[in-house]
Amino acid sequence: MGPHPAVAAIRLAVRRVLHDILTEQTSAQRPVPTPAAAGSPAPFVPAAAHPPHERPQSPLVLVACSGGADSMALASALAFEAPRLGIRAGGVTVDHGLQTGSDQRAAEVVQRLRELGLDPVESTAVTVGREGGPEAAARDARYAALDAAARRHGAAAVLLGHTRDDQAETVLLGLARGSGIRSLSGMAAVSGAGGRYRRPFLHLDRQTARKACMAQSLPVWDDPHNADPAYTRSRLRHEGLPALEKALGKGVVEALARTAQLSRDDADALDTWARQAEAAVRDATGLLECAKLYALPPAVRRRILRRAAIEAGAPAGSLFARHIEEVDRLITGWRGQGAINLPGRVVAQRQGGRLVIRQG
Ligand SMILES: Nc1ncnc2c1ncn2[C@@H]1O[C@H](COP(=O)(O)OP(=O)(O)OP(=O)(O)O)[C@@H](O)[C@H]1O
Repeated sequence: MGPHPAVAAIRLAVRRVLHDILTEQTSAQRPVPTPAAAGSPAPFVPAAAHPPHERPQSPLVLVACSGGADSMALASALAFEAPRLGIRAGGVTVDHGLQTGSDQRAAEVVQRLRELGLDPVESTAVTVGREGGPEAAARDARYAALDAAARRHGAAAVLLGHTRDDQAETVLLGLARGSGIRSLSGMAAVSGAGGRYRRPFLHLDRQTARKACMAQSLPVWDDPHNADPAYTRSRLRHEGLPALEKALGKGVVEALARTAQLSRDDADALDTWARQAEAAVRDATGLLECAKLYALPPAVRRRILRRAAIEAGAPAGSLFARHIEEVDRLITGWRGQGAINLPGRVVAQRQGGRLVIRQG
C-alpha cells in the first residue's frame, strides 16, 4: 500500500524542487568551455571522475521549520526524499524570543527534526526589532538568521513551508495596499540571493500539509500568533478569507494563487520593458527627458520614476504609489508646480524639460 495521498502530495512537491536544485548544481559544475571547445557541448564530469579528496560533497538542503504543520510536513518530506537523491538534509528553527518558553519550544523542534533524521539541525535565537511593525520585524530577523545559517553550512537551498493559502492571503494584503501588480504577485517559488529560498508547497493547500502530519503522527505546534486577531494576517485568515469563500465560493483561494502567478509574469515583463526604455529617455548628461517619458505607457513610465527615486536614495519600503503619482504629474500634468518631497530626503523637480531627482 502506498503512502496516504496527502503524504504522497507533499513528497512529490519536495521531490520536484530537489530535482531542480540538483539540475542547477550539475550545470554549475560543468566546466566552462574553452574558446576552442565553445560551440560543442561541454562534457559533464561525473563526481566519480574526481579524485576522492576533490570530489564535490553532496549538496545540503535545509528546511526552515517553526514546528507548525506546514513546515513539519515539509521537514518530513525532505527527510524522506533527500537521501533518495543523494542530497543531505538539515533543518533550522528560529527562536524569535517573543513568548516565554520560546527557547524550550525551539529545543523541541530541534529534537523533532533530529528524530526525522535531519543533520545538521540547529536552533538560532534572534532579537526582533520594531521597524515596520511586529510582523515585518520578526520576518526580517528570521530571514537574516536563515541567511546566516545557510552561509554557515554552505547550503544549496533553504525550503520554506508557505502554502497556497499563505499565497492567497499575501495577494489579498497586496490588493488592500493598492500598489500595483508587483504586490499582487505574492511570494515567488524561488527567491533570495542566488535563488536560495524555495517554496515547494506554494501549490498545495494548508489542509494537505496538516493531513500529512496527522497521517505520519507528527506532533505540530500551533503558533498562538496565527490566531491572534491583533495581527492583520490572522484576521484575514480567520475572518476575511472564510467570508470571501462564503460569498464567492470555495475556489477563491486557488483563484487568488493563480492571480499571483499571472501578476508576477506581467510585473516581470513590465520591469524588463522599463529597464530597456530607461536608457532611451535619458539625455547625454543622464537626466530624464520629460517629453520622452510622456510618450511612454504609464505603467512603464512610473516604473522608471520609481527606480530613479530609489537610486537617488528613497527607501523602497517607504515609497508609495501616491508618491510616484505626484512625480508623474510633473510629466503628465505640468502647470509649473514646485519640487516634490519624497521619503529619504529625496526631491523631484522639473527643470527645463528635464526631471531632476536627487537627495536634498
Ligand atoms: N520560527 C521559525 N523558524 C524557522 N522557520 C520559520 C519560522 N517561522 C516561520 N518559518 C518558515 O516560514 C514559513 C512561513 O511561516 P509563517 O509563519 O508565515 O506560516 P505558517 O503557515 O504559520 O507556517 P508553519 O505552519 O510552518 O509555521 C514556515 O513554513 C517556515 O518554513
